[in-house]
Amino acid sequence: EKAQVQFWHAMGGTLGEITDKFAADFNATSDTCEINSIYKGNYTENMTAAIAAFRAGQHPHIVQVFEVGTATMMAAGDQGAIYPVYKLMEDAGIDFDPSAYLPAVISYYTDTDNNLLSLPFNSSSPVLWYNKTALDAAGVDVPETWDEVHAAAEALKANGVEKPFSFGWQSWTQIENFSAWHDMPMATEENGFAGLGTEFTFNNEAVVNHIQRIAEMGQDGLFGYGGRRGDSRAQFVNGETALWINSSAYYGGFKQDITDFEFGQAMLPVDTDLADAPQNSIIGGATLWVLQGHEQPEYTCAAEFFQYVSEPEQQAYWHQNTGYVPITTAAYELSREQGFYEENPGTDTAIKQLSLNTPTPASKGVRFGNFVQVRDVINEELEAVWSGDKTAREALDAAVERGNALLRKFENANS
Ligand SMILES: O=P(O)(O)OC[C@H](O)CO
Repeated sequence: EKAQVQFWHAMGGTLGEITDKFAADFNATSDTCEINSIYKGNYTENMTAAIAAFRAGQHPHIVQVFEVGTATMMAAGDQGAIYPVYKLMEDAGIDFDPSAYLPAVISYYTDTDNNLLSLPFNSSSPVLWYNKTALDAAGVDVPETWDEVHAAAEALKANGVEKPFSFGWQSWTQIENFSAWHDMPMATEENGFAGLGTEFTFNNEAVVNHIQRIAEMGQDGLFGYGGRRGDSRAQFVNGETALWINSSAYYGGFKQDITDFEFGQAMLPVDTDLADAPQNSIIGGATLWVLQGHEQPEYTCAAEFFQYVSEPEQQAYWHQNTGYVPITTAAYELSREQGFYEENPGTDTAIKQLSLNTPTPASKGVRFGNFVQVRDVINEELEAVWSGDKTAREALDAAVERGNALLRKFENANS
């Protein structure tokens, strides 16, 4: 009988189809092992389900966790709940070379000894999605600065585009990446990488001004808020919105769903009051964590599956069909050799942004305890700005205060 491995993921639509295909293709190559790929809802739902299942002793072997949950999973690892990936591979006798992975990706998921804890699978970065047809009709170029975003939104509005500008995952795109892109920390202690004592500082003038500018665009009908995750995707697909900042991983779905206009992706806009040129963006998406408490043959199976999905062929396929970045240098090279970027201009935007400059302490990423809850707080406070109930200053001060309380709670529980 084959070793059975449960793999809980949060990939819906096109992404889910490819994830399930990987499991099926891998299963077809193995006489000893079977991966059961199961969709468990969005990132938060999947993570919550896995934690509840762990408490009940009914947990899967592999769980996909978004980057926001990294500190929480690491803390769970300190309590013995996690089987670190470097150890999993070692115990399964699989030669695993972390240097094959892109530094911008892997540095997010290593411990202080540089050991890889979870497997990078779907890493993304936010990009500026644009409706080329609508921009051409309004007579404007793809904006490169925030002033140009504003001007383009005005031109689009005048040309009948209802909510010219929008975005999703607002903490990730408008605070975390906005800060990294301009080489500004959003918290002390190297954005949490250097210690649990980290405190948020994203109520600084630069971020306050940025959020206030978007609020004013909203009042002028230039920005239309559409929800916390990917909810505003529909606005872009149906043409109501022509400039949309969200994950590079919308590419696969857009290719299928957008038929009546030309779309593209470009680098995130720069705030020229803060920097002449961008620093680098930071990743999002998710990694695969392995949970303790199962049998060795099943773990060997999980390790073989990890090896399989990391191979250049699978990685290049995943990257080219989803918009997630290639997580290994070999997959990036393969995509280049295959002529993918030449044939599909803009599809290397996320990876170029991530590797634009050597990451600094302010731009290498963020690692915060209780960050799933902190993201909810930030969402609530920003929504109060978009609805006109709070100024950017009031909302960001409140978000920092409430966020810091959650950080202290995490620090106390884990030190
Ligand atoms: O849509 P994804 O998978 O790129 O994830 C976006 C954000 O990073 C989630 O926190």
